[in-house]
Amino acid sequence: MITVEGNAKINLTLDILGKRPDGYHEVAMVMQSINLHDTLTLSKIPSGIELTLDVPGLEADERNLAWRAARLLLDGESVKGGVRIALTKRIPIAAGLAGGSADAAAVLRGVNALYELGLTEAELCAYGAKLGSDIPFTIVGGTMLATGRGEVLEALDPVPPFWVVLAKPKISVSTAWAYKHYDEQGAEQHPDNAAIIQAIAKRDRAGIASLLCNVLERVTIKQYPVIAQYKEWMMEKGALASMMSGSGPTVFGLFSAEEEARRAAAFLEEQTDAELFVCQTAGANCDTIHKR
Ligand SMILES: C[C@@](CO)(OP(=O)(O)O)[C@H](O)COP(=O)(O)OP(=O)(O)OC[C@H]1O[C@@H](n2ccc(N)nc2=O)[C@H](O)[C@@H]1O
Ligand SMILES: Nc1ncnc2c1ncn2[C@@H]1O[C@H](COP(=O)(O)OP(=O)(O)O)[C@@H](O)[C@H]1O
Repeated sequence: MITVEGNAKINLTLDILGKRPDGYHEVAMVMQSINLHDTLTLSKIPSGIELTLDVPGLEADERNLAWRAARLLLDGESVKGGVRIALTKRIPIAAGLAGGSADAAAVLRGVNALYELGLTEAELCAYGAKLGSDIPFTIVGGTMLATGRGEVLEALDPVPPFWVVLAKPKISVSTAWAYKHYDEQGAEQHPDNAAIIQAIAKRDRAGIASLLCNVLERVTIKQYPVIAQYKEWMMEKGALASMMSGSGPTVFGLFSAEEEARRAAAFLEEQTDAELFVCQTAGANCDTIHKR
């Protein structure tokens, strides 16, 4: 039996450079893992895929990214055997935190270990990219510049550690919807990725905080103005910076101290009906598989 944790992510930046012939958007984003995670327990079965889940509202069949990742890898590597997956979900769904991608990534890493397939991280990423643009990042984790449609990764220096407060309003945003509306609305301001990469290398927390920028934020805020209010509250309560993650609607705040982060989360919990999490930035995934 193998237990794998799939970490969520936040986007420190998200830029859209244009639309591609395949319908996807060319992006340039600084992605950061956080230690809010789903937990997946994998064990061998003679054949097929058995998935169990501990939350309502998510299918436990071939529509689930965890299931699809298992099928893809078992078939792709001609594995004689199947897998039972027990998924404990903590990452909110359709929240801009790549929860589904994190589950798929954990299954790819877990099946590779369970069946001793010996695939490299790059080979797992190639499988992951077939299922979703964010999956390669969730396989590798840490701090990365993601380009292409999000699947081309360049490792950056790890960020200096931050406490992260996540506020997920009771709204779900579809990624495809956000990109489509971006095409109609465009951006007022683009991130300066070169500058934030330099600030990360210098471990300059204030610099990093001042350079957060996500071109999808305006699109989602237009539809759900409450996101702007959440950002204001994060800042009032001492965040170094606050922004929407990915296509939203989750708002994150970066804090230097745990106490401040917990105070801000408690305030937002009182003021709103959002789901609140206090977590931390996380490093690369390499050693998060536990064998029993
Ligand atoms: C916006 C981001 C930022 O990290 O994250 P989320 O908000 O989903 O977490 C990602 O680009 C999301 O990646 P992911 O969720 O894996 O997207 P995919 O499954 O590959 O694509 C879903 C849909 O989003 C659109 N899409 C996605 C990625 C991209 N570079 N261009 C696109 O236009 C396409 O309409 C596609 O059909
Ligand atoms: N294991 C999974 N966890 C979450 N969502 C999943 C999963 N499998 C499939 N999905 C589908 O993927 C969509 C995007 O989910 P998610 O990855 O949580 O959001 P986001 O792309 O905003 O980060 C959901 O609407 C859901 O229907």
